[in-house]
Amino acid sequence: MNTNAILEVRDLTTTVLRHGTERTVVEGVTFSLTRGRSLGIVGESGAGKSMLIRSILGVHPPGVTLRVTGSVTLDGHDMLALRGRERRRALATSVGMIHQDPLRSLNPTIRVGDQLTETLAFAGTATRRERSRRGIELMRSVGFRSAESESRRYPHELSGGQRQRIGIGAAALTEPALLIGDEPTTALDVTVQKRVLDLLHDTRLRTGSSMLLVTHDLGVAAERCDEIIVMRNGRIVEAGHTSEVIEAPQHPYTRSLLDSIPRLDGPRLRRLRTPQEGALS
Ligand SMILES: Nc1ncnc2c1ncn2[C@@H]1O[C@H](COP(=O)(O)OP(=O)(O)OP(=O)(O)O)[C@@H](O)[C@H]1O
Repeated sequence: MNTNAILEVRDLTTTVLRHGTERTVVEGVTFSLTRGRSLGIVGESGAGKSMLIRSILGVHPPGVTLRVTGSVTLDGHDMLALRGRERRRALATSVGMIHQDPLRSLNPTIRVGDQLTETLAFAGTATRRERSRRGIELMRSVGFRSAESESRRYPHELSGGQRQRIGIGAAALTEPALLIGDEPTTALDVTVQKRVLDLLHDTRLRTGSSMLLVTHDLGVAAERCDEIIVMRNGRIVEAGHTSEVIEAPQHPYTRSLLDSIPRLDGPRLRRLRTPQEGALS
């Protein structure tokens, strides 16, 4: 047992129950994430990454019942035992979630600055005036130079990259112990992707949060995470420190993912840089 774990998942198995049928989508998944560290969950579409995150958080897809067994300890909470309000409270204090497209989690009819301050109101951490000041300050901290005027825009008036900046700012607002990025840059151009990942890294340094980064892109996980697990068909096929997984992949599936990382400089580099080597700077 990892006594300094922010997240400990043991033998997690998730079965989708639907129209009288059962289908196992996550099987026997075990891993732990040490406080302050980052873990990439990598795998192709359908590997079970989203179902794993849903199972950890206890957030089931609409119209679908999930049977989740095993154990999940998140920031000291026994997540599979928590229900309703208790679970929502645990999530609100311990987890900041960044979705692929924050438009889905932003209210289209509310100005972005107000949405950020709403989150603060929900967390009950500040007066209205203080919230407004912090909202603008926060927009500045995630790269909005004209934060005062930009805070009055609606979500659809922002670019994908700007919206993701708001998404990161909102997720980090209460300085949660764990930030979870579910394909946070998949919808973005490569240059914007880099800036958003840099911001995520800086935010993590500022808040001291640990990070789970879900991505189909092994290259992104290799550059941004301390550790990696590779999933296929609901199971973990490879897990380890980033340098081990990249330099000496044990599973043929990991090798095929490595080989498919596009390179501008011809043949695949012998190895990718790891965070410890300054790839994040
Ligand atoms: N709402 C749902 N109802 C029933 N089965 C689902 C549902 N969502 C996903 N599944 C199934 O669960 C399995 C794992 O899917 P999951 O969405 O977790 O994969 P993923 O790795 O997150 O893929 P992607 O990157 O495409 O999101 C797949 O076989 C998928 O068909």
